[in-house]
Amino acid sequence: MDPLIFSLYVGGTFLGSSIWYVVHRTIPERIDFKRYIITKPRVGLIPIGLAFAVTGYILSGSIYLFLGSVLDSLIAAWIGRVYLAPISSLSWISLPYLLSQNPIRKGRGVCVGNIRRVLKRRRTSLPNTYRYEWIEGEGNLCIDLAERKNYNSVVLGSSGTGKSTLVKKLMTSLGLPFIIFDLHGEYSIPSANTINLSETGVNPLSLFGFSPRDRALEVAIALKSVFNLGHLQTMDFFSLLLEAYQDKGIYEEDQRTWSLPPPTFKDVISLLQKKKKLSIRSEEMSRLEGLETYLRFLDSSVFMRGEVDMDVLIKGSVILDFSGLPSNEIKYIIMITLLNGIMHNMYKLGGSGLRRMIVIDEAPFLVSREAGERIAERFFAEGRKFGYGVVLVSQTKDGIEKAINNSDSLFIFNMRDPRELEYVSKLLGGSHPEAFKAIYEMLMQLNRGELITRDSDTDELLMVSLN
Ligand SMILES: Nc1ncnc2c1ncn2[C@@H]1O[C@H](COP(=O)(O)OP(=O)(O)OP(=O)(O)O)[C@@H](O)[C@H]1O
Repeated sequence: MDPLIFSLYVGGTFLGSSIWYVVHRTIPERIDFKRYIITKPRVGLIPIGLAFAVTGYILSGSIYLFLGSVLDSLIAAWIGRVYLAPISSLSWISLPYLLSQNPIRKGRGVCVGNIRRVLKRRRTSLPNTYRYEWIEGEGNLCIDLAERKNYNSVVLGSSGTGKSTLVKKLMTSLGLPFIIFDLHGEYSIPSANTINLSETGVNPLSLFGFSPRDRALEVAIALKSVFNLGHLQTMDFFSLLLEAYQDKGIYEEDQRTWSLPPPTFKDVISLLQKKKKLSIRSEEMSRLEGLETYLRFLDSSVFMRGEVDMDVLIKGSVILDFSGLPSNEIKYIIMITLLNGIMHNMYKLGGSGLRRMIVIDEAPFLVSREAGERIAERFFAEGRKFGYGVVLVSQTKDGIEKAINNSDSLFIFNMRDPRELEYVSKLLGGSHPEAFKAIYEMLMQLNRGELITRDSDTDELLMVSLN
């Protein structure tokens, strides 16, 4: 190689790197070539860059400078910013600068917001020290749930920060049927069918295709969760429910009987009263009376007002409005019942590929108690196999830490509680104190409709504003 050209190359690269360092006071940690693979080039920019390259060649007559300019033009096209195209005339001098730029993302899947900032790790001039800074970002945040390791997501943020807005955007754009468990009646999506659960009942003792033993156990655990029962009372409920199924001719061993009409809580109370009449020991009597108190509490007319049409629930897009139900205990039992019905259908239909979304708003209400935790864990663990994606929405991490660790997508809105801020900053920033600080500060500054999430392609943290 011509020594003059070689020194131009070395000098140019040095000059370009120095300009970068003077501007940013840090050194880019590495050139991430993966981002060029995941980014679509803006082909229209190539001729503009090449025009500058040719002009440079005509003026300098150097093929090496020309090659540097061609390389610059291609990189500028991949970065996708028009104002970078003329820079290619600087050939090798501008190469380090161009390599340090963030390409505009290709955006696969459903685009829900604009990328405002990207968290970058930079090496400082001191050995083994890094600085984290939020640099300007460009492009759309697009989510391709189908491509992810699992289809589970968690949306966290204080009240009124934009969580349900994101969920609505996702649900309406994914083009998949969805079920939203809406505790406060906040969701309204024109394309979805809203079921007001205070008008349409559900029988918690429906089998949904499960065996009477499985259902009796699930319901007993739900009652345990709701009323904080001890083991003994839970087992008593289990036996009583099993007996109530048998009273209706539904037997564990005979699967044909599983489709018979199930008992209701009223039937269980009648059974209990019969048992009370037969009981001779006062200890047994007081145990049965204890159970009766709970059953009477649950013997709400809500459970009697017909049945949610499982077909509608399974096939279409549905918002389940829990806001009109009289107590949290009844809400909880209906929630568990419907989730069991959905789960049964999931097992029955099988299948693969993302085909249905379930959104649980105010997720700690469900998962902070045993019955809800069990069913949420099953959906989280097995959902992908059956094409079900679960979105948990919460104002707090409390009670859903396990789900956060097991979900592939996290969307974090502004959080006010320092404890929450600390948890999330540690979760996203790892052990590096500088990363922790950068994330903590950004989380506090987020406005309504702004969130932080991890780019599934580059693993970078992005600050995004919903569009
Ligand atoms: N990007 C945005 N720009 C402007 N306003 C927004 C944006 N995103 C959401 N909002 C508005 O902020 C308000 C609260 O949003 P949203 O209901 O989504 O919050 P939330 O986190 O779900 O609240 P909560 O926890 O109380 O249910 C709504 O009125 C919504 O229209």
